[in-house]
Amino acid sequence: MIMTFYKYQGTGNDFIIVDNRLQTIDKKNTKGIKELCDRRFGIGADGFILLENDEDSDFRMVYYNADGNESSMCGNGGRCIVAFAKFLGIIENETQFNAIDGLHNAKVEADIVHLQMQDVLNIETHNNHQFLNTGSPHHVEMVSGISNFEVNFYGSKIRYGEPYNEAGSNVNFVEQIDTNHFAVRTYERGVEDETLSCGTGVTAVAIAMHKIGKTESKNINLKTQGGELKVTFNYDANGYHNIWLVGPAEQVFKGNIEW
Ligand SMILES: N[C@@H](CCC[C@H](N)C(=O)O)C(=O)O
Repeated sequence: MIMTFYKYQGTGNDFIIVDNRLQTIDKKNTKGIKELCDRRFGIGADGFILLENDEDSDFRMVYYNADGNESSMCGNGGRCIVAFAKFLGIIENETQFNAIDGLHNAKVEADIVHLQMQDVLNIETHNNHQFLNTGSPHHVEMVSGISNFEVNFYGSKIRYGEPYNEAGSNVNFVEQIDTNHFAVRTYERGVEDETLSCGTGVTAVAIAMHKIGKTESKNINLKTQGGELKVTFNYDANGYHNIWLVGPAEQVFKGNIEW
């Protein structure tokens, strides 16, 4: 079968996106999805995303990591699929769509996509790290000298170590730049590598930094290897609500591939 695909990127986190409203894609083809994401033998991407019809909202997002397995929520992928839905004419500038972690509101302003994330009510604070779920699980750890930090070495050790083990966690290393500005580098589970940016990761970092008192701001800028993102939220005794991840999403190219 010839499959038409679109390549998108959001702050350098890149995805192959396919319109699967006609249900033509074999969703159990783990090996095939992994091959498509391979940067030498395939198209190359951090993840593979299907846009499907949904009974309760404008569309459904189905997300696979580069290893070919379906995974939990992808924030940058969520921003990219909103731009794709607008490109296809499914939505105008505002939408509500379904993903594995539930309904998400989003809006588009030029090339900037605002994506509402699920509320975060539980944050584990440990001596040198925090753990929280922003749609995907995230370990957050502050480091010094982040630009020279060995993200893959330490990230993979933490991701496969106790208490995460095989199921794993994404691992974010953070350094404060200013009162409300943090540099972040992320080792992503399922890609098993550092990616240039992680949307659920920077969301976790913003909330964790507020929770441990590194910032009082509820409007936080995150510098990733692939560009700048913003996270805003409200906070009360129960936790973090009305969380928005904001940043660019761009279509890079379109192609056809035998699959
Ligand atoms: N790149 C994503 C996160 C994708 C999911 C993650 N790799 C996992 O399996 O937990 C993002 O932008 O949030």
